[in-house]
Amino acid sequence: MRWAHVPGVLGEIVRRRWEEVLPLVGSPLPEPPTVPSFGGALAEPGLSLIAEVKRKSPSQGDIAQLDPAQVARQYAEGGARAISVLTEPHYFAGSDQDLRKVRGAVNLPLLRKDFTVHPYQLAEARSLGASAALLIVAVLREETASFLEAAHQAGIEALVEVHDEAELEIALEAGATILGINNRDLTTLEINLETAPRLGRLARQRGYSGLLVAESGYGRKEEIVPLEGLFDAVLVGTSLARSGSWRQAVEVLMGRGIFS
Ligand SMILES: O=C(O)c1ccccc1NCC(=O)[C@H](O)[C@H](O)COP(=O)(O)O
Repeated sequence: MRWAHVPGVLGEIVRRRWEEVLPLVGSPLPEPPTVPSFGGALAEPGLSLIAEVKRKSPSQGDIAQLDPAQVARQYAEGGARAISVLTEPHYFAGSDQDLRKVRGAVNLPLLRKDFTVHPYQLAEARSLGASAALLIVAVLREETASFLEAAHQAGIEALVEVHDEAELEIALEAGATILGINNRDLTTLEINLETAPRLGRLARQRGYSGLLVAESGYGRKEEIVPLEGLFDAVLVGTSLARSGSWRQAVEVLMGRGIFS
């Protein structure tokens, strides 16, 4: 069975995604709109925030009932430099329509946060108005390089996500230029905020000179501040999405608000 090697809830998600994507492969897609550069936004001076539109997750259950366009607009007003939109329907209650709505609401680069298991999804993401798509090394393993090439062919940037040393080696070997380090183990769902700094330093020691993104588990400014200097960006979902006052939550988290 395809993706049988992927354990835990992550395995359940990607095998279900595979079954859903296969019948769509080859369907014609609308002409992609012009979109801003994801990497360009993350490379701006200081630590960039990628703020995530997230309704639900396997680790948290229900997070927030939200209007993706309204939330994205407030994230942008608060100073987020990119927006991540979860489009997986069953475990995250997301949809492609969410991405379309967010595309219509803000001019920031969008990350389609989905579980990429077929190159068709990369063309689909680009067609929906995403600037970047997610490639998870725990899923793609040695196929990461060919998916990176497929992303290039589809004209979309790729956030290549790792969680341990072995995955980091695969990502570096594959030629990732936007490297995400997830504090969340997607098999056990446990979070350890020391993972991103540890692997971030290791990536730099190994000569990696691309963009570095710290992902998952951040909820307080004190947790974000130590990332500056090593990371280019931080990706935050749950704590922002559940705040209910999204612009202010971004300002406070990034230390730019009147309450920070
Ligand atoms: O969030 C989960 O529980 C989860 C479970 C299994 C696979 C992926 C999952 N999340 C995707 C993400 O990477 C996060 O949405 C993202 O990094 C933001 O994390 P957080 O700020 O902790 O919501």
